[in-house]
Amino acid sequence: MHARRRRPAGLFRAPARTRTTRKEEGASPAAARRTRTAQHTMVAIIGAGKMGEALLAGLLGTGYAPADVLVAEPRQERAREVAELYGVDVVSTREAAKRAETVVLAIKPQDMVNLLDDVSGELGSGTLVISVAAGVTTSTLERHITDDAAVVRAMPNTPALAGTGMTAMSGGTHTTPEQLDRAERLLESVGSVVRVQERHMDTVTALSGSGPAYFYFIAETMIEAGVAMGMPRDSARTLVSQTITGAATMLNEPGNHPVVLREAVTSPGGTTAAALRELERHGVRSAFTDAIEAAARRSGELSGD
Ligand SMILES: NC(=O)C1=CN([C@@H]2O[C@H](COP(=O)(O)OP(=O)(O)OC[C@H]3O[C@@H](n4cnc5c(N)ncnc54)[C@H](O)[C@@H]3O)[C@@H](O)[C@H]2O)C=CC1
Ligand SMILES: O=C(O)[C@@H]1CCC=N1
Repeated sequence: MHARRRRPAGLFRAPARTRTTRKEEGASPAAARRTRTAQHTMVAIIGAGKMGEALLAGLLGTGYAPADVLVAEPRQERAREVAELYGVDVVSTREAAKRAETVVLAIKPQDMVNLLDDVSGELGSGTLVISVAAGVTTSTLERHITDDAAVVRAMPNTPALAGTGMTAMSGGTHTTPEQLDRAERLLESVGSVVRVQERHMDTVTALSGSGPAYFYFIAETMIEAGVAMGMPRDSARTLVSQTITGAATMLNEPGNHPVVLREAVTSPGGTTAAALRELERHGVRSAFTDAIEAAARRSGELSGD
């Protein structure tokens, strides 16, 4: 994949379609910035960190024009980087809250209450507020906007950047079915969406929100094991990442169950059985269970309630 513009200092590489579309269409960056699409309402992303960028890149890669999206980001260097890379306008947090019909809050949970208290006066009465912050409940959002605010608590994950995200969402007390549909459509532009009861959102956060990190951790460990046994790093990386992709594809087939899939790999007296015995001996299963419970507990602590 070749970048035409400077790559951001952040972790992510935007999909090629996001970066090149405007130039390939022959539009000047300024013209592209002014041209809004007919089907999308104005979206503001407040907080252009890792998740904000993943959502921004995902939206732009799936039909949103730069003119449909405003970004608010107080770190100046980061704001410049995002404006340059994606062609979006970066404005103040209050201006973003005022101008957008849908406001996505992608700041740290610990900063949420201060931010809401700062922008609540700018939000229009019909504005839909979607928070992706871990733990922060819809009741916290409502309390710090207005009691009848339309809010959605969503938990995406970073593969949103590549359009393969997994998001779970639940609405607040006053969110209408149309507003839930609007939130779902927006989040669907960066991957799959499920609606869940809010009482499950801490578990969602521990499973799919933090989940990519667990797989990267496993990938890193497997690659290093291959390198330790003499395999060139690039080859080990290719083997491991395609194995994860292949396993995910199999798991996604309807009717396939992880236990059955694992048994199919485990030949009697063979290599997989030897490996799995070591994983069980080291308590990897209970380590994962404890880790996921810890993540859910931490999400609960960040509620703001
Ligand atoms: N990183 C991930 O995989 C996921 C993160 N989340 C949630 O997304 C939120 C952001 O997380 P990250 O992107 O990882 O953190 P981050 O620290 O990379 O990004 C937060 C961004 O918000 C900006 N910010 C702070 N105050 C602001 C304000 N008043 N107005 C506008 N921008 C402001 C910061 O400068 C920073 O760029 C968190 O609430 C997290 O729980 C949710 C799902 C997955
Ligand atoms: O680590 C975190 O708190 C965020 C929420 C889910 C993934 N990253």
